Amino acid sequence: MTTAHASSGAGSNPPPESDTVIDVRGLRMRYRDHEVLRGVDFTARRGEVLVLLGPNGAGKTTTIEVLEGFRMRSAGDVSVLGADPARGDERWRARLGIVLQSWRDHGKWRVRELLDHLGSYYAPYSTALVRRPWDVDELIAAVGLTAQAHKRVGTLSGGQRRRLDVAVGIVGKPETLFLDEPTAGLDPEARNEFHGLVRGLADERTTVLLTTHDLAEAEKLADRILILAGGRIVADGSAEELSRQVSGEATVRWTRDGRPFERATTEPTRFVRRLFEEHGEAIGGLEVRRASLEDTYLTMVRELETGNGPGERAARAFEEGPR
Ligand SMILES: Nc1ncnc2c1ncn2[C@@H]1O[C@H](COP(=O)(O)OP(=O)(O)OP(=O)(O)O)[C@@H](O)[C@H]1O
Repeated sequence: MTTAHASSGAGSNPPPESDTVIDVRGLRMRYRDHEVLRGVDFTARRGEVLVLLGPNGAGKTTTIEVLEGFRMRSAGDVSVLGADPARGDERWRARLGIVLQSWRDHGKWRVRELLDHLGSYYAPYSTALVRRPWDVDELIAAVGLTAQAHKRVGTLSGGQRRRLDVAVGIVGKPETLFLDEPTAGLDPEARNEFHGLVRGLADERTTVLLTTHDLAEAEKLADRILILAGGRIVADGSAEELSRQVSGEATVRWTRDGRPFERATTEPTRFVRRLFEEHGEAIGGLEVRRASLEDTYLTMVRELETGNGPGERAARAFEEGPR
């Protein structure tokens, strides 16, 4: 195994000028003869929200576990908050927040007691900039568990349990937060509140890396979307950038004199300008639509699986292009 930033030492702070919080290069992971990750590359900056998408079994959890220091990689250079996760010490770990895919423990504890107890571990890692842990009642309110604060963990519903998982993940005011399918089982209101919570954390410069299978959620939350397929990151960008990679065309729809029209164009802005120059006020119901993230994702993954088509070409172009 090679290591990045070997001289920086586990638990050390990244250099002050460095805005890169996660740096992954050539990450490989093999389980016996099954090579799951075949050279994963990406970076994340402070305060960015990255959403990792990919089919079941693509290696998202594996990637996150390597970054958390829970799993030893087979090869590659990985740095999180300036340290190699394989050697991260307690001080380094205190700066991370982790929400695992499933976590079933502490059933007899009451919600507030548990968070208060777990939070106490972080107090020695308080700094002038980051006061740790999070105030327990504020935290409970932020995840929407005030009414359940004195209930036993074992009696919570699935969604309430997931909210608690998130609270456990952030009680130490992490600088980097890893969430593996955090919204699985949450109702739409809880999901929406969770999105607000993540954006709030990012506004306070927390870097967030999360996995989900909910593409609408990815589009809403992500500063950048990463698609992991075939053991590599095959796309990295905003939902709009990804959509452009798969199809350069947008669909423009409008009505004129009550009649509907539709046109596919690579230059929607110029086309719409011309439309108004020619027909002015007669144009109604204007709509410009690029491929949705769902269209883009399905096209990319399908074409990668079959090994042809523009999605495959886009992925290759991405791999070959400048980072
Ligand atoms: N401890 C392990 N030993 C052997 N194989 C494993 C182990 N953990 C994961 N795998 C295999 O590695 C592959 C990637 O698994 P991983 O859980 O990382 O995928 P994922 O993208 O998170 O999937 P999902 O979307 O279903 O959660 C799968 O084929 C899985 O069976």
